[in-house]
Amino acid sequence: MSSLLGAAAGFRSTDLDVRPRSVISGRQRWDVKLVLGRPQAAEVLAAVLRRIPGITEAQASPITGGLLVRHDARVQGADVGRLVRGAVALVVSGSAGARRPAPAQPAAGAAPRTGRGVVRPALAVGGGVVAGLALIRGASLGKQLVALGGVAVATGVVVRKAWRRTVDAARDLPGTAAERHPLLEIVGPHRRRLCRASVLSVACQVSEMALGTFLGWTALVLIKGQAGPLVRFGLTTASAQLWGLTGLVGVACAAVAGLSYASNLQWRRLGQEIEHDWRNRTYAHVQHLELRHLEGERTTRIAGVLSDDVRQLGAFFATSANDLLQLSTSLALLVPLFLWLAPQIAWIAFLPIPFIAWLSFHYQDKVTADYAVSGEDRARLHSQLVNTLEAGATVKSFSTEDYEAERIDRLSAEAQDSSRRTDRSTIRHAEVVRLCTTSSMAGTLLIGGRSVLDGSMPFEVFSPLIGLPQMVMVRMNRLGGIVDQYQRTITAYDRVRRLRALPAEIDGTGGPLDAEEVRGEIVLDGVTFAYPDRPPALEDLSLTIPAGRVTALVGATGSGKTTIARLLMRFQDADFGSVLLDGRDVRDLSRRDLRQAIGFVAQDPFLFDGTVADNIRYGSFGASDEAVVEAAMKAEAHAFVATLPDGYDTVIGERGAALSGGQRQRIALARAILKDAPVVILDEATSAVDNETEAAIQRTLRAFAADRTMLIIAHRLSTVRHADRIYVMDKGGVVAEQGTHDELLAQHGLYASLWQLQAGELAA
Ligand SMILES: Nc1ncnc2c1ncn2[C@@H]1O[C@H](COP(=O)(O)OP(=O)(O)OP(=O)(O)O)[C@@H](O)[C@H]1O
Repeated sequence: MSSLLGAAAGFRSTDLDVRPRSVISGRQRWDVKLVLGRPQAAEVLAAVLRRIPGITEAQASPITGGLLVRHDARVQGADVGRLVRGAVALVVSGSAGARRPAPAQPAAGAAPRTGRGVVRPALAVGGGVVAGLALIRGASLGKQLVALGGVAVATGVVVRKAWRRTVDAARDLPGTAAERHPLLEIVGPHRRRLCRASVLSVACQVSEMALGTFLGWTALVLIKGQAGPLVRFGLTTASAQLWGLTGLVGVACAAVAGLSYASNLQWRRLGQEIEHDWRNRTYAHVQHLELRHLEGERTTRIAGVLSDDVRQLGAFFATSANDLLQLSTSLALLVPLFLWLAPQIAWIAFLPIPFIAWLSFHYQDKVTADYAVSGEDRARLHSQLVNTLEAGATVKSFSTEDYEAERIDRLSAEAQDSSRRTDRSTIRHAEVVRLCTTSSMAGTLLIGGRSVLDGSMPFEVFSPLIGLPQMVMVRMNRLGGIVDQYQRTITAYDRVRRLRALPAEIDGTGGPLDAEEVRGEIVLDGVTFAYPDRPPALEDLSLTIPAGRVTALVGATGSGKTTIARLLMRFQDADFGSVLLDGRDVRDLSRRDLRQAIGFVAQDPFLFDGTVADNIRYGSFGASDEAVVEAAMKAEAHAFVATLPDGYDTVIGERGAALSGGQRQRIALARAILKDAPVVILDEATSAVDNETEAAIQRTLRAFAADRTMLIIAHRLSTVRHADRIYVMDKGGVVAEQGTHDELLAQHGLYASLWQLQAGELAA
């Protein structure tokens, strides 16, 4: 570290700016100016933070200036800001190594990647071109060729430096292959289509330039009576030349149209394939994330990455990559053409290129943070919109429609403000590019015109060259848009990679678990567990849930009942102690096998937007219609389903919005019954149904539970009175009492007083 943290230099006071972006339990995001565009500072800051006990993860992005910090219970959420500010101050105060190394002085410990590595090849290429031409064209053109060589070298340096910077920044992203540019990472396995599309684009561009040349010759025939170059092809008269040119123009037009159609099709397909591929792979990863990460991210944020960001990856290749390639091709053709035909004006024609390239990459640096902020603002707005729409009834019941409208208005104004900032920079950049290209065109006309007038360049050479650079310069005008899209793509890529860097669930290595052979004995042995940044939900808890019996967990709210179910299903793992199923630690089992062996009805069951039958069949997709109906009968759902307009084919809307709470619970119960697992956990599964229906469910469940282990979590004691064993949980995740219903009543303790309270309420 000391090699990285050297003497202080090069930071501004604004680099100490640190602002919270989102704060949730155990995970915080911050905007840190210091790291923006400085991969090494990002690296050092993350390393400093990771050394702090209690900080479990720290990642800083030089692309967006974002810092992600995860921490455990040893660090209080309120302290993270202080720690981040301290770490930033530390990096700023002792940080030569945290700066990007200057090209000529690479920092200690950093690879010398920008200095000689960039200048050398650029100089070699530029110098080679100049020397070659000086030899061919003679020494009289020395000055112009040196100028052009300078333009080529400057362009090479700027482009290469920007390319390296993006690679360096991307290298900090977890899971990114070293030394590969993000664009190559994005293309992934679709290189063949990229090549195909590129070849077609290049061919199209060549045809377009040929078309431009033919049109220039046509003008020459009309002005001067003939075009010299055509005489060599045997077309000696003006009329023959016109006919010949008409044919050539026709062929070139057809080629441009056909090739443009084919190349656009290929680019669009490439874009779609990239989008499809990245969405599928990212979504599959999200599905396998540890639940704590899934719960730790805002759903709308993940949805945003999977829809908008992934679409951006494809969109860049569908349009902007094509534009970029066409621009490069026209330059690659025009530069030698100019050098050969009119080297005296080549340097002025191409003078704006390094400047535009520098301007574009400078602009890219400037707007990176603005893009990240505006993306974040839009995500917040989207999240609030979705939340408010979902909370329609709550909003109306509190008459807070105006309050919500104001909230959206405020967030929308913030999003508008940040978009306005990026728009201003984008438009300014595009206009400066236009100014440069127009000036260069004027310069080409003036200097070229003077050469024609003083006889140093023939008019027939100059004439076609007037139009060709214009074609390039028109494309150069699009460079602003391309850089804008490129920037959006890199920012989107950064977000996608960060999502994909979250760890997936890891399976135990203790071999498979056959659901058929599970007896269902569950033992918690000295289990302690705390959610991040919270006091322990369970503390040194030991209890046994015997196989083939009905066991109940009752007691104080927040006493850890649901947490026990979550540990058993490995949504979380115990911090200390172990959870055993048939004597095997659940951490050693395959999560899939374990969860296959457990039927679970959550406190707030989720129903999908589909039919009743689809929802009952969820997870047991091969079940017959008869089995679905039978499960619904056991869950006392059949009677109400039969009254729905389309019975089991009735669509129940998002989250089952078209059903009552009790009906939703019974569908979820039917789903768990259909799964027919050897262990069943019902977490407040019947809390929303009336007493009479619940009694009926209890009767059928008794038969269903005969050959399996059932764990019932409930507040309503009538739900559990027939259980073989009841554990009464108290605050802090400890067992206060245990026994059967009668034994617990006889103890005259917590359970007995709860029973009296509830029985009294029932009687009243
Ligand atoms: N995802 C979570 N993140 C942080 N803390 C949590 C989370 N889920 C639960 N907790 C906390 O853990 C403790 C135990 O919660 P748990 O849901 O297990 O209690 P419970 O006994 O099932 O409560 P209830 O009877 O109200 O359903 C509570 O203090 C709760 O606030």
